[in-house]
Amino acid sequence: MSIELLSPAEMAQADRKAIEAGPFDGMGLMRNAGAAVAREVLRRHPGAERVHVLCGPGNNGGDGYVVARMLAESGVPVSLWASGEPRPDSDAARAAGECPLKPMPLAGFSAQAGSVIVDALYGAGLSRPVDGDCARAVELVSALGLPVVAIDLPSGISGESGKAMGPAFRAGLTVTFARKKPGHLLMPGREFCGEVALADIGISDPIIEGLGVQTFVNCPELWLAEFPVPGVDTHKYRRGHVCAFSGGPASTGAARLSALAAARSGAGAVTVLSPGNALAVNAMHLTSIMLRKTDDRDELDAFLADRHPSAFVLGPGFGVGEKARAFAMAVLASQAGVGGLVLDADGITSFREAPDELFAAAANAMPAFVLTPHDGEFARLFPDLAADERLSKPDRARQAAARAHGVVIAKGPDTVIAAPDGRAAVNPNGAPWLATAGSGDVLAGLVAGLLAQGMPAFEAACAAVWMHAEAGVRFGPGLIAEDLPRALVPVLAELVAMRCG
Ligand SMILES: NC(=O)C1=CN([C@@H]2O[C@H](COP(=O)(O)OP(=O)(O)OC[C@H]3O[C@@H](n4cnc5c(N)ncnc54)[C@H](OP(=O)(O)O)[C@@H]3O)[C@@H](O)[C@H]2O)[C@@H](O)CC1
Ligand SMILES: [K+]
Repeated sequence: MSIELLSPAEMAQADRKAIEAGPFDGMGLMRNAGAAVAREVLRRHPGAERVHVLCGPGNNGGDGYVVARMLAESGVPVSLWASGEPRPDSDAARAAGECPLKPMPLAGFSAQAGSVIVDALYGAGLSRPVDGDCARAVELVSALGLPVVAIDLPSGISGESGKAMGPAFRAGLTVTFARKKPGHLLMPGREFCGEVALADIGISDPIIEGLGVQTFVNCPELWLAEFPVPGVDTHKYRRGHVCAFSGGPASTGAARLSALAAARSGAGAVTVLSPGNALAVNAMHLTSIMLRKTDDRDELDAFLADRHPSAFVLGPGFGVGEKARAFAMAVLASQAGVGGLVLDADGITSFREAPDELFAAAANAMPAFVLTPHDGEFARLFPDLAADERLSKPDRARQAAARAHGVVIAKGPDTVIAAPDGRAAVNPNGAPWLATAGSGDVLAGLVAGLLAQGMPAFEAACAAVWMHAEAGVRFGPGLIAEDLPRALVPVLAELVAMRCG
């Protein structure tokens, strides 16, 4: 698998293990890294009038010296600038020694239109905000609008969290090594990196596999093996029965969007559970989806005992308050074989005063529990984690999942899915078109649909997030939530083909 996301510490460990295992020593890895970057610069910018290579004092700078040497050997006009001397006897110092160009002090950096910048100031070792000469270089390059190729990471962007630590280069291309880092996918890092190219520098797959990495790119490889494909002998209830709780007469649409998405995901049967006073409104808009009056706990319990549903969506358009809390607790307490509860929107907000009550119920529950908060909802349930600026988004979601005893889908342009066991996945294919009313209701329904078909909760959440984003990206401008269930069809068809192929 090449879907692991390595933290800077894990990457340093991979470097060490690769050096121990051979055949490359640190210098060999650095030469491979520099060669990969030089190749990309030549390929992408064949007409560059001059390449300015900006080197920092660490190994990122070391890669830069290799790039400068190789480009100069290829006949490219190169200017070399350094922010400081590499540590004596380091690989970076050796790379500088092999480079025939004499670096100029970064304090005097200037460049002209037609030039390309190679950013080798800081990579995995960024330890504080970029300032001084480096910050001035970032400003100048940005003012001139010069194309930037970043080595490993754009200087100023944290590889761990994707946060911009002060000024940062905006790269058109970032060349990274062995595996991507979380900062390549997390915002705003994803935007600062531009396209990310992955280069093999001689760190083998078994070395990465031995690291015990817990953070992944959310892509089909992560969950396809668990993706439900019905057998030929199935019947509708074996494909799972999803229920979506509807709000009152003026807010029924959200539950129907969830219901429709659950149906599209492959659930065999879907029921909207509606207050009596909203039955008529719901009935007017439902065809294949069933409808049942559910006004109170007794009616819900009767339904549970009577129909043995497999998964629930609670929250979209439901209203905040005691009824949401009671219904969520009833589903979590159910011993009737319910496979999962997806708590979204108003369902989440209803527990703002008493999140621990909810988490305690989830800890003892048979149904899998999935929470789908956007940032505001996340802060209502986990105010301390939301306020902790030191946490990356995956670490925040991981801690929330452990506390909630459920899978957390922390939504946003860089949605993160985390499980109580510490696994986290960062979604790479989010698109601005998905930021539209009702989009979250569709996502909640999709998760429930996959849970109902027996997919484990973390994998179901990851698959739903990816499919939702993929459908949105393919549809593109003009997308409204009503389009999403239909837009899922070609995505589903491809997944089923991949799964069966
Ligand atoms: N064999 C290997 O390991 C391989 C590694 N590879 C490459 O190495 C890179 C990682 O190298 P690295 O660990 O030396 O870190 P790097 O990013 O160069 O920075 C560290 C230096 O910068 C300094 N510094 C940090 N922030 C600063 C700031 N804001 N302002 C000023 N100074 C700042 C920091 O100072 P300190 O924090 O120690 O005070 C230290 O001196 C990695 O990204 C990849 O490109 C590849 O060649 C493959 C083989
Ligand atoms: K860099």
